[in-house]
Amino acid sequence: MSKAITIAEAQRFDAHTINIVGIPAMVLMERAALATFNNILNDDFDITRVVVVAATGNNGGDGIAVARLLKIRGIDVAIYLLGDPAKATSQTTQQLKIADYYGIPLTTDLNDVVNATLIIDAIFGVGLSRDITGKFADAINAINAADAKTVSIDVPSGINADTGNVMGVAVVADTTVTMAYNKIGLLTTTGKHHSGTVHVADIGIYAQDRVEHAR
Ligand SMILES: NC(=O)C1=CN([C@@H]2O[C@H](COP(=O)(O)OP(=O)(O)OC[C@H]3O[C@@H](n4cnc5c(N)ncnc54)[C@H](O)[C@@H]3O)[C@@H](O)[C@H]2O)[C@H](O)CC1
Ligand SMILES: [K+]
Repeated sequence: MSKAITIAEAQRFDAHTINIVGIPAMVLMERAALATFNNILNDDFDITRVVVVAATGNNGGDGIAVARLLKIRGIDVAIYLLGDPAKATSQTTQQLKIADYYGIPLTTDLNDVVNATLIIDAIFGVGLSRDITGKFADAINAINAADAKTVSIDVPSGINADTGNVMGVAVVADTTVTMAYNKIGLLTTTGKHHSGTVHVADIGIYAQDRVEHAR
């Protein structure tokens, strides 16, 4: 079985890759998006109408970048944005700007989520820190009520990636594309139920430096 890591490890390995190795955070986000995009295209999903449900953390940024990759392929895609864009992380702010350049529509209508043929869940990843309420909970309930298949990015939103517990409400995904390593919470009974098929994507973040291989 492949290695699984905690939230703290995921955050530490990310920070090491960015700050010590020197790979820019935006490059990692683009690799996370490309990995998710390739998994979507290689699977058997109906991509007639795709909706990316994104919040303003970096998990949302991954999803907004996936929306752009789909749009460039001519796929009908919209973004349902949760949270205050003025508070988005710098990478997610940049992804929103790029999405705007490509004319990707933003929707505030949950019916668009319910009527999608494929939903990309980019609400929360390893940054989830409290129970989900309000509009975030409404969006997750709409995702779970939709007939569409759902692909979660990194972690099914609402699942605590350490414990596998549902933080109020959580997406039940068909597929989860998780970055760098699996997360320990996705191996619990509840975590497995919510993640569906898990694909681990190599985005250039490693637990140990691979300098010895590079010499
Ligand atoms: N860091 C990297 O280089 C990479 C990260 N990747 C992806 O980014 C996420 C982790 O991003 P982060 O910004 O740390 O956290 P989240 O996007 O998961 O969410 C944080 C955001 O949400 C707020 N929040 C937390 N809980 C709640 C709640 N219950 N209700 C409302 N809001 C909540 C919190 O305050 C923050 O503002 C990781 O999972 C990857 O998907 C890339 O993969 C590339 C590398
Ligand atoms: K997610």
